[in-house]
Amino acid sequence: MSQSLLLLRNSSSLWKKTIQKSAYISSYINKTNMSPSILINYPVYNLKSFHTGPVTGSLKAQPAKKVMKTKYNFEPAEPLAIQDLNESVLNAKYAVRGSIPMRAEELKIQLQKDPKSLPFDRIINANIGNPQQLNQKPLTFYRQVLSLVQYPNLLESLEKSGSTKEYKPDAIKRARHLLNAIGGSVGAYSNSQGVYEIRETVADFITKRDEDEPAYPEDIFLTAGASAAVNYLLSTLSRGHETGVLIPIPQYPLYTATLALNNTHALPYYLEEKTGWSTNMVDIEKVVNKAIADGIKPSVLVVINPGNPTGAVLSRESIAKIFEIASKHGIVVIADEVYQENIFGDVKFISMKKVLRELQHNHPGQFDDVQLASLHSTSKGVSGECGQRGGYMELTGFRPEIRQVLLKLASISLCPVVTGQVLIDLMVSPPQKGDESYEQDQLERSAIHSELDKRSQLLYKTFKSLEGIDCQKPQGAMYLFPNIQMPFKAVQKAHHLDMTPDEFYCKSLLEATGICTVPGSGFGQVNGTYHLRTTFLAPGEKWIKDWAKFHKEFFNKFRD
Ligand SMILES: Cc1ncc(COP(=O)(O)O)c(C=O)c1O
Repeated sequence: MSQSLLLLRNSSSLWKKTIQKSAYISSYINKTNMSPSILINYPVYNLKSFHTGPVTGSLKAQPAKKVMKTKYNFEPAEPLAIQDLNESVLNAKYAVRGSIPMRAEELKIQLQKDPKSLPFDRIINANIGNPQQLNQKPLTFYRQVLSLVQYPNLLESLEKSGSTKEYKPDAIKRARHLLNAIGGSVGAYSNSQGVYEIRETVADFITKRDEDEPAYPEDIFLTAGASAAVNYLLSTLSRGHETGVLIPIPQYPLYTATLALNNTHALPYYLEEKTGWSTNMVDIEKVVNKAIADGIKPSVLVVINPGNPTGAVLSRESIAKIFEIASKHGIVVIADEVYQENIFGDVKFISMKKVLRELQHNHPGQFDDVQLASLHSTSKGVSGECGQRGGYMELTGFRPEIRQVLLKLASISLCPVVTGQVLIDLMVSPPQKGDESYEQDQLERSAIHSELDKRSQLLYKTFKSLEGIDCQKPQGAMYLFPNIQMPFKAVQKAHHLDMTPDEFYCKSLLEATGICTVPGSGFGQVNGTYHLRTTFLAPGEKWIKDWAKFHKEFFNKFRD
């Protein structure tokens, strides 16, 4: 007879009880007054081992005398140790939520308990591109449509009663269209590649964006944010130590972390800081050739455009050069274009897909076999809907059997979040001229965009005015990546504290001002240089002044 072990723990004591039959469990529940809800997730017939956390609410463990006792004569095994875990998971690093943000969380709790205990009254999370955490308002049209697809009863009653101040007719029509396309409920799984009609909307958007270079719904995979797409692509294209993936340095650490998870080499190519973090093709060729000489197949080249953390935007010529290398060596290109809407001044974003099509037109045969995966997301731009996990990838030039493998991988996760898919539809097809919501939507979009533009300039100018900081002019994305020429005494102090100098600066900044940033070492930087990444999403200007004051004091303290 199979025996099941039930462990009940409360704050004062621990009982181990043996349960021999499922029927026994019900009688046990009755006899002990134990809340059955605790067992809901553990079907009785499956119950092999069951362990609760501290007992809360109505669950009261009863005296041991009511339970059958069995004597066991084995030594209980110890719980897992860290070395029992998957080494690849242990090796993965993700600085955006690393030691400085963790310290910021501790300080946040301290402030809640004792608001006067620190020299500031709030934490400013400049460590992550998470606009709505920093009070960016969601776009009204998005939330109107989302609320209606979430609650079809409201949609039906609005369809009967007509539009209201809150819901304009185009929001109602759009919600009905999407709900029909989805099949009636956002609570149901969709197709693993994403709802076909939404993929059609995405394809139309790409076609327009790329000046009539056609895109097709069959090439679009809707994903749970761009991160899921990166995951699918790198898991599929990595063959362990046989393969390498070219990544820009500095880079968004999702890439190095995913490569670590897949046990695959990261092949860094360095962006050139002094030329505005430009991409150096000679360096890329060298990295490719060295990898081949070392017996590593360079299988993928990652391009982040606009760059995170650099904010640099690639020119058409640079993109063309990247495809030259990709075509010559059969390297898949991942174009991470999640910041394509975050462009400042007179800079223009050109998609990699568009340049690839131009090359294919102009040089028949030379670029036909280039494989490109382009990514986009609802997390950035003026949408800022990071928590809703909307994204897509467009595949160009992949053989059908490879797309099938990617589809299989996507289907293991069943489907991308359906409300995230709805948001993708809204992002790529916002209200148009003549639609009732158009004007308000445009006002909201341009307010967010110009506010970000203004603040990026203010932060940039502040950095440029400070001793020992150099910073490239922001062209796009949501970040600045200033170079801090750390005074020697500060470097020594950091080493004494067993920190990297950039980590020491970020920690000192956090503890003096509440501004949470990420040390450049989390993104990669040339040895001996020190950077940090900050977003310019936090509203207001006071935090920028606080930073300048901190920086002057830091340099006064450690100046050589
Ligand atoms: C360059 C880049 N790619 C991908 C992502 C992940 O975006 P998502 O929220 O869509 O997964 C981010 C997030 O900050 C990013 O900066």
